[in-house]
Amino acid sequence: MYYPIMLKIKDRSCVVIGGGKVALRKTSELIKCEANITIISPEISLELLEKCREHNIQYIKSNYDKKFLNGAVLCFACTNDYELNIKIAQDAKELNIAVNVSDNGVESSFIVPAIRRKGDLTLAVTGNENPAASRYVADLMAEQLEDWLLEYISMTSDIRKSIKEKLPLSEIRQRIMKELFTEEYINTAKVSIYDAEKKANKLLEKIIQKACVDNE
Ligand SMILES: C[C@@]1(CC(=O)O)c2cc3[nH]c(cc4nc(cc5[nH]c(cc(n2)[C@H]1CCC(=O)O)[C@@](C)(CC(=O)O)[C@@H]5CCC(=O)O)C(CC(=O)O)=C4CCC(=O)O)c(CCC(=O)O)c3CC(=O)O
Ligand SMILES: NC(=O)C1=CN([C@@H]2O[C@H](COP(=O)(O)OP(=O)(O)OC[C@H]3O[C@@H](n4cnc5c(N)ncnc54)[C@H](O)[C@@H]3O)[C@@H](O)[C@H]2O)C=CC1
Repeated sequence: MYYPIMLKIKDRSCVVIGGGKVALRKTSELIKCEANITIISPEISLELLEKCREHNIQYIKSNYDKKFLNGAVLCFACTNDYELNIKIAQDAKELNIAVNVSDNGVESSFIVPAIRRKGDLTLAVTGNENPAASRYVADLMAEQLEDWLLEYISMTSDIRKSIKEKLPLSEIRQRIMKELFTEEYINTAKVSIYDAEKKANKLLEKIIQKACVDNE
């Protein structure tokens, strides 16, 4: 069983070994997360080279060597050499670096799920080492996320931020946030975000007023 987490890797050193199709896919997600990326490969695809130029990625035209892993937090073994990928995994583990091996789930310390980003949401799906299933389900779920729901989520995130500053009592904040995700609010948002926002503001006023009265 895998333990799913969302990593913050902005400005952290991530090393991708290999310069082919799989390296391109892994690198593309790392770029979105603003990681500090280094690619090690004797050859590199044009598309990946283009990304290196666009995104200030360090490309080292070389065969793999353990020294390239120094200081990395994540490492991706994406070469087309099965034995080498296992060696990279062993080196990384010795250095306490989390490693993903693109042709070997067993040697990996983490696997990469199918990722879809929509609005404030990030979906990550794994089919237990069945990537075609992961891709299918991730697409299916992403399609369900309609614009009105994404807008509503963004609005409620703003509300959550503002009440975190204004309301010291966590139980009251919890009550508000739970209420905003009941059928009643969701159904209103589906018809009109404007009405949902008005309704949410009324709820906030009511609860904040009551909290003030109770405090007196
Ligand atoms: C274990 C894992 C390790 C890892 O983390 O890389 C792994 C391993 C392997 N993949 C293989 C093949 C393919 N992988 C894809 C695609 C994706 N693979 C991804 C993840 C993972 N792949 C991890 C498991 C995660 C999970 O199951 O949830 C995705 C989700 C994420 C990403 O890679 O970015 C991305 C979809 C991206 C998206 O749509 O979002 C396709 C389809 C395609 O390329 O079009 C094929 C060809 C079809 C097929 O074989 O199914 C092979 C055999 C290689 C060979 O035969 O040579 C192995 C090795 C093995 O199985 O032992
Ligand atoms: N996890 C996944 O999503 C998938 C994994 N795979 C597996 O991933 C691996 C890579 O696949 P592709 O990117 O399609 O292969 P590819 O052939 O496009 O790229 C392989 C890259 O590895 C580089 N390489 C070879 N020897 C090297 C060395 N000594 N040091 C550094 N780099 C070296 C090559 O120069 C090339 O850039 C394969 O083993 C394949 O079976 C394939 C499809 C999907």
